[in-house]
Amino acid sequence: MLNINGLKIAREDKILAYDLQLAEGKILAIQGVSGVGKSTLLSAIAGFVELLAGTINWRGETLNALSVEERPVSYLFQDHNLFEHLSVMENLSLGFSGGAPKDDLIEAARELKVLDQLAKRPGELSGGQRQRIALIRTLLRLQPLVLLDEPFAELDPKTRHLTVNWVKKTASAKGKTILMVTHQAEDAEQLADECLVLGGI
Ligand SMILES: Nc1ncnc2c1ncn2[C@@H]1O[C@H](COP(=O)(O)OP(=O)(O)OP(=O)(O)O)[C@@H](O)[C@H]1O
Repeated sequence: MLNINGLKIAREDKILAYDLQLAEGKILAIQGVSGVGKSTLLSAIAGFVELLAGTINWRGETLNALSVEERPVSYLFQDHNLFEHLSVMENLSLGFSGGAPKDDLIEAARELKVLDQLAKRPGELSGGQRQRIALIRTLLRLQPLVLLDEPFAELDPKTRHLTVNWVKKTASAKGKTILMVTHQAEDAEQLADECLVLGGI
């Protein structure tokens, strides 16, 4: 269970407040107008944001005092966080303690139609290809709690459908708990078990 209780964060002239519970293995879609604080919530769970109040609990233990590296979190940022000086395959292999699961990474790249891109640099890829590479790395890391910020924003409808189905299948096979920011009601409907609309509907 992820349990966020009385969380308060100061942003510019306002205070953002969050309360939510999400059972393990579930997928939550987070929606709401631009600037309402969707990305801030993910950043706070990942440990990048100073909290005014509240607790973030995972499996009954508070994450508040843990550093970013210590948290059980794999985070896909809006800008894909790929390193330009590394090949796509090297980027995929980052962040796996105990060695990257090369076969799984390659199988995922094949399923998401980016197998031909692995020897290139991220800068040589299209936005949608970069997005799929970052998504593969984020989902296949060992951390159980996965945070996705607009993971399908740059994909055409057909690729989006393929990728949404891959996330659904992979999350279920690996028992991931996912919080996903999306502006697309369709993604929420296809993928999410629950939906949280920040700032009201
Ligand atoms: N690093 C930061 N420092 C201070 N204020 C910030 C920071 N990042 C975002 N903000 C502000 O916090 C508020 C929430 O921003 P956030 O990015 O969480 O919104 P969002 O709902 O994800 O928006 P979008 O849909 O446009 O991505 C906004 O008013 C924004 O200007």
